[in-house]
Amino acid sequence: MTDLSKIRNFSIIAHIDHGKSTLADRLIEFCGAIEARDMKAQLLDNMDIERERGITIKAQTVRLNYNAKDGETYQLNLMDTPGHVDFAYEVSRSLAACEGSLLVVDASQGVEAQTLANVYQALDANHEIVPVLNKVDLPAADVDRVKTQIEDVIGLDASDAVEISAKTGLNIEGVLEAIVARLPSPKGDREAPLQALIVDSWYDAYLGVIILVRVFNGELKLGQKVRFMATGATRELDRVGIFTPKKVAVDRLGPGEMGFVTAAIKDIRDTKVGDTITEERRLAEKPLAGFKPSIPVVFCGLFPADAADFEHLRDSLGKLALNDASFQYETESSAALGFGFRCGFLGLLHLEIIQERLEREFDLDLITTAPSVVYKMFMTDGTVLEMHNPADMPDVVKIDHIEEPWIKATIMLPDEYLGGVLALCTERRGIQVDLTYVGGRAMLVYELPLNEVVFDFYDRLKSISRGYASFDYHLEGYREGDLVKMSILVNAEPVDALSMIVHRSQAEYRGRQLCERLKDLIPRHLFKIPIQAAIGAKVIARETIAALRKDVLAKCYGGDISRKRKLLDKQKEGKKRMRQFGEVEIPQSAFIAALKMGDN
Ligand SMILES: Nc1nc2c(ncn2[C@@H]2O[C@H](COP(=O)(O)OP(=O)(O)OP(=O)(O)O)[C@@H](O)[C@H]2O)c(=O)[nH]1
Repeated sequence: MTDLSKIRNFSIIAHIDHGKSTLADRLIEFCGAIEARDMKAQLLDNMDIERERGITIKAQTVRLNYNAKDGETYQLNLMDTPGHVDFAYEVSRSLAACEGSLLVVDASQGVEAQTLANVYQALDANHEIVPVLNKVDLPAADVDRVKTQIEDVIGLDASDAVEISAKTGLNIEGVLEAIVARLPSPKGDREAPLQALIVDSWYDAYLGVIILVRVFNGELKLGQKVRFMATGATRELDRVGIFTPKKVAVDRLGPGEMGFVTAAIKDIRDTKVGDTITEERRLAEKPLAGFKPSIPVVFCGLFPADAADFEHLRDSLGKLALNDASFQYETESSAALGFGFRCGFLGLLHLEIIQERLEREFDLDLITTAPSVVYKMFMTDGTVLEMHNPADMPDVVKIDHIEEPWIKATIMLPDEYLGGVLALCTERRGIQVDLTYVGGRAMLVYELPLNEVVFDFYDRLKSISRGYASFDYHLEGYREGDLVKMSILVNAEPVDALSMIVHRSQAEYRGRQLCERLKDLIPRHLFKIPIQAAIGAKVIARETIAALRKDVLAKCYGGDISRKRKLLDKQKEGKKRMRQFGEVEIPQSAFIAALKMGDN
């Protein structure tokens, strides 16, 4: 049994690419948890896509044993956290399981938007924070400037920041000593009734649902009958273990410790993340303060390109949902695309990752409809509806007003790009809250409607700032907006997959852009095809795809003009008929391409 004073639970927080995973690998290696030859680069990121994209999605934990310079052996529990803004929620739950954080800052880049966002979350969780300056091996590293930045921007004392290179392994021991000396040990009572926090859970084909836990009071033991306080379900624990990072069985987990349990659970929905596990025989009085459930904020339709793949898509979504409780889906049908699913995501990156996994791991060809946020419809009869799909827009005369979600965004960038970024934020209906300069960079705070961000905001921001701007946001709440449904009509038929909710001031611009794109994306037919964007019955933008001309004039080469006219008139009649009966074929790729708005 490890004495509480010899335990340290910590997370590593950082902006993307500042070296969090590399440092985690080094710590694991230094503590000898795994042999160097077993070491795959970036052990903690265990999904292929994560490794390829170099981003961390699922929170993971590792127990390390560290023989400190004071002669004692410490149990260090490292909780990995995802770095991307879409997964801020997963960061907060990882933080709730620890007492301290290592704040990794790239010494050549300095403080970025997500450094700030994560550090504020850690401070909210009452963490003790040790600043770590990474990449000091780089010629561009400027340790003093970044220390000043940490002090000025974040308000943390950086005088004893640990200077390291995770890549070369320089001063990794310095990090471990700082963890032991500067982070607090957990508190807890072994004799008290069991309270263990469910930090995460995922489905494993062999073991069923694996639950990642942090014990606060009491003990988790093999064979123990436990109760999940939120759902009231009871189970017997059939496995208790830790990650080293390999799974290793232990017979119990005491206060302050982290590890995993299994209990023959098939559905991860039965194990609510943030719930408290207690002992059936001796119930805890109350659950631990959990965390708010993650709510999907971006919705879109996913349709199989080949209708015959519908069942396969359903199975695949079911499998993905087993490991990702924040991902939601339900069936949907569209006149243009047939049967598919309406899916909810934490953000755009989450959407992209799911889409990519479906295509890659499940070999599916998909059509994605325009991403949409959740609108609140206040109806004239006093009811409030939540709308996830523009196709469900109620009759406008029954709507009193509509509210849309707003975010507060922090953008950090070198000031030469400020003009362009300010223009982008204004164009997206942004309201400037703050503009300050810190250590040679501008820090912009804006309120923005999420609707304007889900399309291509990141892409635009990146291209305007040549990749130097960093961005982070959180939801602020709902505000009333002058929002309308814009429909797209191709040959007078509404294409529901392309309809979207837009702000009235943006409708014409978006409509025109979409029509122009579709004009290039839909192949010519034998008849003329009008493409229109409309709000209700009012057309706000229009393009026409010219008809393919049969080469009728070739016949009268050199002939007189009246004969030509006659032939052309005849052809026009033929076209009319075709327009009446004909069907326009829209290539699948057009849907996706048309929706990639903005970057012309
Ligand atoms: N030169 C140098 N490069 C480093 C150092 N540490 C990490 N890197 C490199 O920086 C890049 C990003 O490192 P990661 O460890 O993947 O960063 P991360 O913060 O885990 O990124 P996410 O998982 O996406 O949040 C990789 O190419 C690393 O090889 C360092 O000390 N020096």
